[in-house]
Amino acid sequence: MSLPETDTGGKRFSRRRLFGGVGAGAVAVGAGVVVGRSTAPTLDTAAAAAESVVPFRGAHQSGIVTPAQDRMHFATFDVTTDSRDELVAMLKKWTTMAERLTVGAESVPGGVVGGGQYEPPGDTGEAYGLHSSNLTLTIGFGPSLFGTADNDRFGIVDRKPAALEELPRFPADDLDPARSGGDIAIQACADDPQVAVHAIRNLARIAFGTASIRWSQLGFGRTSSTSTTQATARNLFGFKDGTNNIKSEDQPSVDDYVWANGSDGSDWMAGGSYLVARRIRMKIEPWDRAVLGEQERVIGRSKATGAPLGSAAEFDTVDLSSNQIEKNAHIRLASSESLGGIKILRRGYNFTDGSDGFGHLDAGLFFVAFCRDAMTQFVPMQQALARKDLLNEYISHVGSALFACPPGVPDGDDNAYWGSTLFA
Ligand SMILES: C=CC1=C(C)c2cc3[nH]c(cc4nc(cc5[nH]c(cc1n2)c(C)c5CCC(=O)O)C(CCC(=O)O)=C4C)c(C)c3C=C
Ligand SMILES: [Fe+2]
Repeated sequence: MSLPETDTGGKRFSRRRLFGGVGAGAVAVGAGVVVGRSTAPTLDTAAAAAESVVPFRGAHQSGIVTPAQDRMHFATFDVTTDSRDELVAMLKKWTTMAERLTVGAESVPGGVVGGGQYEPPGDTGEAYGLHSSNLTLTIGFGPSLFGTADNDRFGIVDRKPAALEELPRFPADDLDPARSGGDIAIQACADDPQVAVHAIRNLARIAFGTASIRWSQLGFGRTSSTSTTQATARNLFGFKDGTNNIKSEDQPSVDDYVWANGSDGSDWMAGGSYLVARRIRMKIEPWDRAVLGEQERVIGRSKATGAPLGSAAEFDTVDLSSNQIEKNAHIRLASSESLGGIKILRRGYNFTDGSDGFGHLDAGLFFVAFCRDAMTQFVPMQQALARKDLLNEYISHVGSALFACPPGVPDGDDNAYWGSTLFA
């Protein structure tokens, strides 16, 4: 693998290796400075450090079937240049930086203090000495990046996949344009929020003059498990969420429902996936006043165990012939059985962004799903839910976006970069 190199004698250093001799509970930052952090893992052993790196390169981008980390910082960008060369140059710089960040290196060699007293530091510094914390960085291209026949600013209008149409407006959508869309998205997931925020901040910083942040969202407490090795976490309604999700170990389902392939119509997307993001506000206060029976009736599962109503255990097969699961219960309407076999990979996070000025929490689910084709998977699923889901009384979709996430940057190919299959 082409690891990023520092400017220290051509040796390969990660941020962790640089500080590998520091004992548990403390991290050396620069000459003579030692700080402790309670929220991040400590630099105790090289083995622990190695375990916290998710490979950046591969056939597919990481951050999709990667076991969902605990935190997310998601940002979308508007491209502010009309120059294809400038856009490609930025994607190349982003790729190099992203690969460095995922191994825990500074965003540029010597970035924090190595530039000396008379330069703004090349790395903002807040992750200096922290683990990479399973950081994954996943890029996606929105429909607007591809332009139109009248304004084909990057010469890619003919390469826009049919699966990348703007999402339709669904019943009861209450979308805020300032929290929707974007030419490019970057999803940063990590087990330390500071690592995820640092990554987005530094990527945004080097995009100056080429792209600027349109909107961003912080997420905590994954609301989906994407691996059988993970326990099911709970969403802000207190229910286990992700029980019946596609799991990365289920290779046939991942191939059928997550990865696009060449025969789907866009060669450059083979090995990629489509990311749907929906900021879903949860009406916490009315929900908290609803009795337990109503809450379970809405979802169709037991709040305590996550078992389908009428069954004993969380992973029991959902029996939709049982009249214990209401006609319009969430899990009935969203099930592949009710939708002619459709499935999606869910990878969302909880959010709370303070309160709304009317005494209500601005909280909810930042819903993220990956699909092989959002038009034939997410869209019919959301259409069914938007029309009839009992959950609709308690939620409101306030942000929306769709992105085509290209395949991964292949191992050993120094010319490849984020999106190189699109701009080839
Ligand atoms: C369009 C897709 C979906 C949206 C939007 C969505 C929003 C949403 N979901 C919950 C809580 C739960 N969802 C659960 C299951 C579930 N949800 C979807 C899809 C969407 N959810 C699917 C495909 C499934 C699986 C259905 C099945 O086959 O059984 C569950 C149950 C546990 C689980 O299986 O994950 C909960 C709980 C909320 C709160 C929400 C919006 C805020
Ligand atoms: Fe759901």
